[in-house]
Amino acid sequence: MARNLTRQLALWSARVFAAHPDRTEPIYFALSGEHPVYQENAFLSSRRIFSNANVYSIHITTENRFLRERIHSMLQTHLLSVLPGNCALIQLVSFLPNQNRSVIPGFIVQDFQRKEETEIILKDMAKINECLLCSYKKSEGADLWQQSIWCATEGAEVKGSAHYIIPAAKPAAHVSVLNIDSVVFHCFEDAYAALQECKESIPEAKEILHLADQSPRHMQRSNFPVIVIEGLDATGKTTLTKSLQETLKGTLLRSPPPQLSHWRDQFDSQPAVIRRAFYALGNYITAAVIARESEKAPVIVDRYWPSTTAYAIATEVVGEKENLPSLYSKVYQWPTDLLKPDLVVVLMVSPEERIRRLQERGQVKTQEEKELEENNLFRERVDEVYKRIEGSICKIIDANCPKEEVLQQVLHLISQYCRL
Ligand SMILES: Nc1ncnc2c1ncn2[C@@H]1O[C@H](COP(=O)(O)OP(=O)(O)O)[C@@H](O)[C@H]1O
Ligand SMILES: Cc1cn([C@H]2C[C@H](O)[C@@H](COP(=O)(O)OP(=O)(O)O)O2)c(=O)[nH]c1=O
Repeated sequence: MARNLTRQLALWSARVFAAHPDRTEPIYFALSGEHPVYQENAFLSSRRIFSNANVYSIHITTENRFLRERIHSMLQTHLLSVLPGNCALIQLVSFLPNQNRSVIPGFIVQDFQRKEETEIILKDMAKINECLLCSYKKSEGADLWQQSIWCATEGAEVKGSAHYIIPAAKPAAHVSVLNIDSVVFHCFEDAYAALQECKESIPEAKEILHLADQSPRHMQRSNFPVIVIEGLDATGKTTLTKSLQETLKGTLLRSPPPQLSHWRDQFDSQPAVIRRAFYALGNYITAAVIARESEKAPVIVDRYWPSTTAYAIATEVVGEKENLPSLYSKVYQWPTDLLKPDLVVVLMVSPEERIRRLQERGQVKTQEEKELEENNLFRERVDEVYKRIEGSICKIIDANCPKEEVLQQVLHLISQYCRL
């Protein structure tokens, strides 16, 4: 049996499972080797999943983060097309409470017609993708269910794996937070390793790794100040950075740097771990240019590490900003091996003003309008991460005012925090 699978099975019964049958709160359940005491109310939610159907779950156990996301999205498309009618697919994640990187994604399959072919399809699919398949059986008499594990690589049921399903409490930290280390990189080596994991399937990754290899490392800013401008789209970064460049007679840079621009669409459509590693390495490549340019003139940078972190976290975490990693989490700390600017200015505008500016640019997408509510939450999460990064070098300003006023506010901050 593969080593990672043996390890995961050893801890399997300690896992908590979160099923998302619809857009409401997930249903949490856990496993017990002992016959539980049945209480109707406590078991109501698991009845929603397990009664009236043959139920299976499929778990993507590979430890390669890139493959895990790829298999997950591929399985979803494939299952929806090959499973017999009257089957329902429910998103499922399992995790070890409070253990980072313990999240295993997967699905629950409910077969309301109880067809034999469903099990055959699932067993084949689990075998091809080296996934773990579980089946759920009702125990005699009571409204209790048992989970048994089918190990595809072994082609057999794992002996002694049957466990009762018991209700579990909602975890203190949101599940998505347990996976945050996969998308927020704390050093160059972590981001580099993530791209290496996928270089055989995505040849462009080799080119990014090559560019990163060629960039000098551990660079420091030089004589002139380095000022980073941050904020959501349409908050006025381009407008402000141009004015600053003119006023300070500075050099304007952006992250990702121009030599990565033509790969951006390609990496934006990859699994999150790869997309975020691309942006993270982009920062290290930009850092080398910042160091060089700050020998000659002030440097203004349009987006940098705070964007990488804010967008990675806000995309990974779902729902309210309360679900974000806690205030004191390491994810909000500047990586010690990445050039730090003198000042980061985050532009914040009200949602109404931002929409007005987007409309002026002709950029409020129909899809965006349709998902306005989720977009509002996303915007709130991005701004909240910026606030949590805020500290000695990171300042938030109200950018709802006219362009000239925004510029004056920022020049004032520069005079306070930078040596010109
Ligand atoms: N302070 C401001 N007040 C009003 N409109 C602004 C202001 N700053 C920028 N804009 C306008 O808002 C739009 C988005 O600005 P832009 O600088 O392109 O934002 P970003 O680079 O953050 O996406 C542009 O049409 C710009 O002219
Ligand atoms: C720099 C950066 C941008 N992004 C996202 C933020 C934006 O939604 C998107 C486009 O950024 P950008 O090209 O800077 O657009 P704009 O000038 O309109 O702000 O890319 C990341 O997700 N991570 C990053 O590290």
